[in-house]
Amino acid sequence: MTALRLDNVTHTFGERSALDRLTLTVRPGQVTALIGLNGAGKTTALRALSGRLHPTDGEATILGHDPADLPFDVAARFGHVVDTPLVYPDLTVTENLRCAARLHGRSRRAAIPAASAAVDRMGLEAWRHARARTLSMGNRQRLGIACATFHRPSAVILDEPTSALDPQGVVLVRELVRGLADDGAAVLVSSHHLDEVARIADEIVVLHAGRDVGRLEPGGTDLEQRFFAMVLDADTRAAADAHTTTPGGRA
Ligand SMILES: Nc1ncnc2c1ncn2[C@@H]1O[C@H](COP(=O)(O)OP(=O)(O)OP(=O)(O)O)[C@@H](O)[C@H]1O
Repeated sequence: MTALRLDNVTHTFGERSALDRLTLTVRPGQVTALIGLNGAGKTTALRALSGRLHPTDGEATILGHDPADLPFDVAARFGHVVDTPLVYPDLTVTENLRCAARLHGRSRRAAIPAASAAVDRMGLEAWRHARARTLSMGNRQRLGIACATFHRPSAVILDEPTSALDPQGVVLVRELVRGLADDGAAVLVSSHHLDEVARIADEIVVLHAGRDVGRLEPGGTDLEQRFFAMVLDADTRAAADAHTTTPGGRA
């Protein structure tokens, strides 16, 4: 069963193509990483898959449903952080986590220890009474990820989950992501950090200029070199295609 799926998804912003016929599937228990240069289309793909953007063409599904119209019981099995962490700025760290617990069906009494455990799990002990709006970017990112994954969802989308994190936060998120997948979740993450994704991903999809240009073997060596070779090859092929389709460009 495919838990997360993009099927031939294309998206354009005016004249600008952001995604070009992208097809991607993530199965339960699998971590897939989307990597690519700035502007490659990673966030657009994750926004299309999380229902935050309606693609120009193609189809996205979460656990078999349209992301923009998830039935309640399916939405309850989905967690995501795309664009900005979804936290209430005027609530404290603990209050945000209790809120997440309550939204996912915990009783008022059960939410208290559950939130406290999440604070410890994400290394937020020193900030448990701080309002979310006063947190550093990295701590807000930790809190957003904790809230989005509080309910151990079956399908998870995280856009650059370690972008603002210190080395301790990177390790915490790595363990969280692997733990979710080991419990059977399908996880899709985007990142620029090849070494980091190599540690957590089962599959690495290289996106370039909105297109899937290949896969990198997470266990392989010279990941960076292979990434750049793939990108260069895609550019060379695109330039050759443009040459043959331009009037007067044919040999
Ligand atoms: N709201 C928007 N309006 C117009 N163009 C956009 C918009 N959002 C993204 N784009 C364009 O779509 C393309 C893909 O952007 P996207 O944000 O998906 O890339 P990305 O791979 O996530 O980049 P980064 O690594 O820098 O976050 C880029 O050319 C970008 O300029």
